[in-house]
Amino acid sequence: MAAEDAGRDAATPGPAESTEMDERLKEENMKADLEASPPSGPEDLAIQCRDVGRSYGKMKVLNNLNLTVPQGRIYGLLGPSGCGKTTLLKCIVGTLKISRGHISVLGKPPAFPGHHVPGRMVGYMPQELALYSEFTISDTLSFFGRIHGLTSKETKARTDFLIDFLDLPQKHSLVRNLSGGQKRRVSLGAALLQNPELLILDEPTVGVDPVLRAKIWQHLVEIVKTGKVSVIITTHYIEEARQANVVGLMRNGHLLAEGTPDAVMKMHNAATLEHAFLRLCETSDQMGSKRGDSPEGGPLENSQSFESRPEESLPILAVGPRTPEEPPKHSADWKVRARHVMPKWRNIAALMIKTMVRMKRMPGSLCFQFLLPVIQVSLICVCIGADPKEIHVAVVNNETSPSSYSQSLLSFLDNSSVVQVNLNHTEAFEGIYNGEYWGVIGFGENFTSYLTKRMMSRQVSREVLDGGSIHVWLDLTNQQIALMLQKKVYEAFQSFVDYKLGSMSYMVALPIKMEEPIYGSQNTDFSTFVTPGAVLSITFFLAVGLTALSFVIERKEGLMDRCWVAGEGSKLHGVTLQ
Ligand SMILES: Nc1ncnc2c1ncn2[C@@H]1O[C@H](COP(=O)(O)OP(=O)(O)OP(=O)(O)O)[C@@H](O)[C@H]1O
Repeated sequence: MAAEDAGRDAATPGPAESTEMDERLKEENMKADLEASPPSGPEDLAIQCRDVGRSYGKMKVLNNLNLTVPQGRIYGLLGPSGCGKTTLLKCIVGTLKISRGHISVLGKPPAFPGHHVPGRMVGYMPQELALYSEFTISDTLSFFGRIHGLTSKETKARTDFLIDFLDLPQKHSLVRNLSGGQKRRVSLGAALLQNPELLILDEPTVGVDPVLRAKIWQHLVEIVKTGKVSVIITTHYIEEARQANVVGLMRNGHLLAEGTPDAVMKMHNAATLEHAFLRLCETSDQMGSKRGDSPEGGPLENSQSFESRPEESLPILAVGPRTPEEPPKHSADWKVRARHVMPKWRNIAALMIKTMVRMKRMPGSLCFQFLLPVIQVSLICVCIGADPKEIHVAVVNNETSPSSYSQSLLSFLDNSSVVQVNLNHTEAFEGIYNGEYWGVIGFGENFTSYLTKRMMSRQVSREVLDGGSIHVWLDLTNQQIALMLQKKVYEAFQSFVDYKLGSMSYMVALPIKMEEPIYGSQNTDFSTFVTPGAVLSITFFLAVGLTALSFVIERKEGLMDRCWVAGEGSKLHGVTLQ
């Protein structure tokens, strides 16, 4: 306790002691650098982040962040909720682009053409479960195995090992039926599957019992022993990070300290990492308040203060002031770049198999996908596909005699589809302008005599021609109805002249004969015309809709990020199937 107090006192100097404190920090940096025995050159580094910045809109989440993960070590990234750990990991695997700075992962920037990060060199376990719930454990591992290009023999061997190691239930158990902890272990298994060179684990031990947690850490310690595998792990259980080789303490989007757990604790005279972290936060707050910053402000406020003095974003402990390094230049020829953007067949196959397996496991959804178009087409046929009926048409008949030709002609109009409304000229046009009627059929007062003259005389005046004609004004905004009305008026006239003139009807009929159609029929109904278009539109929009829905769900559940990382970014991204 006394030691702790002494440490706290040492970490919280008064305003007059600021230069003294800076001096002390410098000294301690040097000491911790020695204890952390940092790697000798960039080739010994698994991850190197320099002055990294990342914002979500106006909110700055990462500020001039510097982090170094040595090759063949476990790096425990610690920090309070919302300090930007997940954002940093996403930048490292290449699912998020940084707005400033430079990141190098296994020698090259993430998503660099030809670099397998994202890809099989990296095993990524996101914070979300990111698992297909309709898959079994075996399906899940086979899916990621296919994407990583493992043979089925290799996948089987790894599946058996991981089921045993992670204490998972039978491999044919459905993911949706597993407990929360079991699901997290399957997710961890998917990250470990291909024996990656770099493991990025975002809170893998959440919801896992202490025995298995210890086993997971033991496994991580084992795999880094070869010196070929590096691990970066975030956790809320600060004390478990003592097993890490290096810890980084993060706060408000930048690293407060980086070094071995022992060095961090020793520097702050703390018995636990948690205490050390607490003191580091206090020190950082005091340094911040001396500069007039609000220590507990949101990420934006703090980030702005750090941004203004890049040297202050350097970790307090291990990494001392460094001269700015030029990021190494990497280049790739056009063939590598072209291969980088081209989708891989194995990824396409993996996605197709995934879609088929999911469909098989979701018979309800499958039925829905097939039945929905049928239901929609049926509804279209029933609701809008039938022939138009009860089309209201205004009739302006200036002939009054019941034996007039106009009355006779109107009696031939198909009353099942056309409803005749007798009106005067003004009412009829008002009605059609108001959208009450689809058309107006007008007859002059001398229609009967003028039509007779037209039929009998060789030559007639313009007035006779006009008065002996049926005048039709149509609302052509609905072409289907307008065409139907035209057809009905022609048919009515033809029936009328057949009735009046019998074999002499050819005298007034149009000299055009519509022969038997080659395809279709004379009286094609509207549903026959509408159905093919409806089927095509529904199929297209259903496919687009379901694919979009699948994208949204996969993105929300973190599956898209995980598949993106596993499938080498754009290669898989470009061909994500629904
Ligand atoms: N897609 C996003 N859009 C906007 N803001 C985001 C987004 N993702 C994260 N943030 C914000 O960025 C900040 C850092 O989030 P991040 O998930 O990186 O924190 P974290 O340290 O991983 O937290 P935890 O330990 O709780 O997972 C938070 O304030 C969060 O609200």
